[in-house]
Amino acid sequence: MPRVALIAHDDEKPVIVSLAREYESLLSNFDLVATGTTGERIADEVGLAVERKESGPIGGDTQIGAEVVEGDIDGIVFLRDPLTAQAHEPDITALLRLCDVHDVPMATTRASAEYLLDGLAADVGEEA
Ligand SMILES: O=C(CO)COP(=O)(O)O
Repeated sequence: MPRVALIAHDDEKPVIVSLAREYESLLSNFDLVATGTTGERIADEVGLAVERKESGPIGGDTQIGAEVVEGDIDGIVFLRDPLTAQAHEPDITALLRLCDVHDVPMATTRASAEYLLDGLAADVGEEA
């Protein structure tokens, strides 16, 4: 079962909730992990089971980065707010970098997230 991380900055949380709702049946077959508040929103508003790390600003991105290093993450949807500076920008940059280093697919827009999730689901289908 693919392990997928879901992360969104505050302005993008409605987008990731709407994406999770649209992709609910597909995502219910994935092992989901999320930063704290994103995971809470998805669990509460969509009803999906999500493992929750700390909130991004206090280390959640870094916890997910550690899983990338361990080879545990198959894909990440990370909807960043492109218009607001984040206090934990170094953590965000580190997560992007680790995905580059370990060739983990990361989608940073809703449109690319749809391709990523469809692609992971197709991989599962081929393995079956
Ligand atoms: O800040 C984040 C990612 O950089 C997201 O954290 P939350 O999901 O806890 O809001």
